[in-house]
Amino acid sequence: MGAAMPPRSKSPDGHSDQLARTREQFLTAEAVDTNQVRDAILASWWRSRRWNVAADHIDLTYVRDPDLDTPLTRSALPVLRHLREHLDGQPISIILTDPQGLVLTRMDAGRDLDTHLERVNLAPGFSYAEEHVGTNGIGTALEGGRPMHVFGHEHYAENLEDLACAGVPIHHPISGKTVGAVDLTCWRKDADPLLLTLAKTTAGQIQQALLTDSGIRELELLQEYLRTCRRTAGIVMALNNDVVMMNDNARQVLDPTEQSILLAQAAETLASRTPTGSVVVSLPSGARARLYCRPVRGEGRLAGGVVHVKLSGPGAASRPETATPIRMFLPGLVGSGALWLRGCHQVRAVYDAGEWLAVEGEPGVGKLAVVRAVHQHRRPGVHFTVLDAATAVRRGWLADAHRELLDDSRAVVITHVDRLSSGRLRSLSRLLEEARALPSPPWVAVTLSQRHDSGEMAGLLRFFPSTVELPPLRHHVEDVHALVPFFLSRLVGGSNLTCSPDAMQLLLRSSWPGNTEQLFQVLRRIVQHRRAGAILPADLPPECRTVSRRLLSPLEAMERDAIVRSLMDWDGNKIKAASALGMSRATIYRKIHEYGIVTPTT
Ligand SMILES: Nc1ncnc2c1ncn2[C@@H]1O[C@H](COP(=O)(O)OP(=O)(O)OP(=O)(O)O)[C@@H](O)[C@H]1O
Repeated sequence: MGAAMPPRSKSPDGHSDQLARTREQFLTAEAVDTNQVRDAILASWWRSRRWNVAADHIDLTYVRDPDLDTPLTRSALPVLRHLREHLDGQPISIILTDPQGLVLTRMDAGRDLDTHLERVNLAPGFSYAEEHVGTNGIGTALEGGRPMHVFGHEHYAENLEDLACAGVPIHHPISGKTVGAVDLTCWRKDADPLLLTLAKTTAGQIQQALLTDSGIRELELLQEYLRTCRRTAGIVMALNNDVVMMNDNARQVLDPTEQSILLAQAAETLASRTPTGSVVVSLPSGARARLYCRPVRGEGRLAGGVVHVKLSGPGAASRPETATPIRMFLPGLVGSGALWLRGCHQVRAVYDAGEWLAVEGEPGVGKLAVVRAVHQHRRPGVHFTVLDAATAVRRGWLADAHRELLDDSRAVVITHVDRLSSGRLRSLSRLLEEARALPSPPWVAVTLSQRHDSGEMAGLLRFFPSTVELPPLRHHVEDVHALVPFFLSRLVGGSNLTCSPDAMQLLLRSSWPGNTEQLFQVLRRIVQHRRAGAILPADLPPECRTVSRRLLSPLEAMERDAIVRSLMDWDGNKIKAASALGMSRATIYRKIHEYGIVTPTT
């Protein structure tokens, strides 16, 4: 890398004395000259302070052994190894993290830099999330959802002041979700703006590799589907989370309601622990359908399933007692709670009417999932694009939105519109105005978690005649029964992993402030250490042992986790757990109550 950048007024190079003084003033709660520090960094300092991050030392707890057998690592590692070769021994560390900032891998960058990075725990198994380390290239990029370089004294923790890092979030090319981050770290003296460009290019290459890998799995599904169509004259369908295929027979023989019932049942069966064999479903017409579901694997993982259906007449005498109740009607979604189904029906009705739609609900409730499922169900062959407004600060976002809304796509979902600045909201409204006036306008939906009352937001929502509200998971918590096997299948494919009744009880009693996404993330963490057999209560993370309805601050969450761990270590004995934590008996009782902790013996 080339020479350090010359200092400017809002110093981006992080080594000016002025910036060091500004940082110190901030840490001692003195007034800060905002001209001396970039806005994004100042905002991150404020967040770091709210997280109560220590500025004078870094002492992270080891989180866990990173799982290097994930779609992200499989796609990213070859790209990173290639970059390593390309850098030809330069002291630049290449780091890959998961979406929470947990370092998955760090490639050698020379002894001095490696030793320093070990000292500051920038190593596999430690989390560089902003909430743990404060302002840094990884955590701050993930927090802001956009590329970020952090130089020298811009770091919140002083042990990082000799470093410069450029972090870029990696988004999944199909779902748009953040799946991790790539970070390039070097000595501050070697810092160069090109570091960020290089990190962005690398993230782009990883996204491309992810796309190719997902494409291979979908190809396996298509080939198996075509093979089954050739072998059978009957009804054949194939599906996974993103794709639904149906042969002519299915379209002609089944009406749309029956198609959706069978697809829903097929998705549920494939998600269950016994996806092979047959299942019988009673259709509203009185006919019975026997589904033969076969999972399809691609690249060693579940790519979806192919289903062959046989119908029998309504008069058939022996209606099997094992007929499975129908619990969902949209492909790729499970759940039968009344509030949840009502939301799904409403989304489908608005979609069928061709009206543009706003979907509102707490983070992680499944807003995007429902819109995607309805679209795939109704117009499976039609292109579906997701634009994440949380990344709208990046350059080129509006150009992408322009292209998708006005040139390319037939169905566009813009997620997290509540995160748009007033200016971006106005620009988007202008684009929607244009899109709506097209001779054949796209179908557009937006999702939001919090409606703020700004004029700009009202201006945007004018384009969406209906808003459907999806319920938080705690309001249809019974659906955890169906979600757990569904997610486990998504996570571990064909291996035989179930949830024990005791663990299920705890999952049902949790309050899930992060909703369905939180449940998914909890299971994702569990399958990293348990891939077969039954999930037991002891496998569940502390957050599942609380029935508190309140969102805890990070500090409170840490305290809660420590108490749960201690209680587990002492078999639920509160007195021993309290003494191990140096807490009084009264305090532990109060905290157990306050945090709604479900003790291991209950
Ligand atoms: N009923 C369901 N059945 C199966 N999967 C679901 C269901 N609801 C949500 N999911 C899954 O849960 C995760 C979160 O859903 P999604 O991303 O749609 O939530 P969201 O409300 O759009 O979140 P956010 O606003 O935070 O982006 C996804 O992996 C999604 O596939």
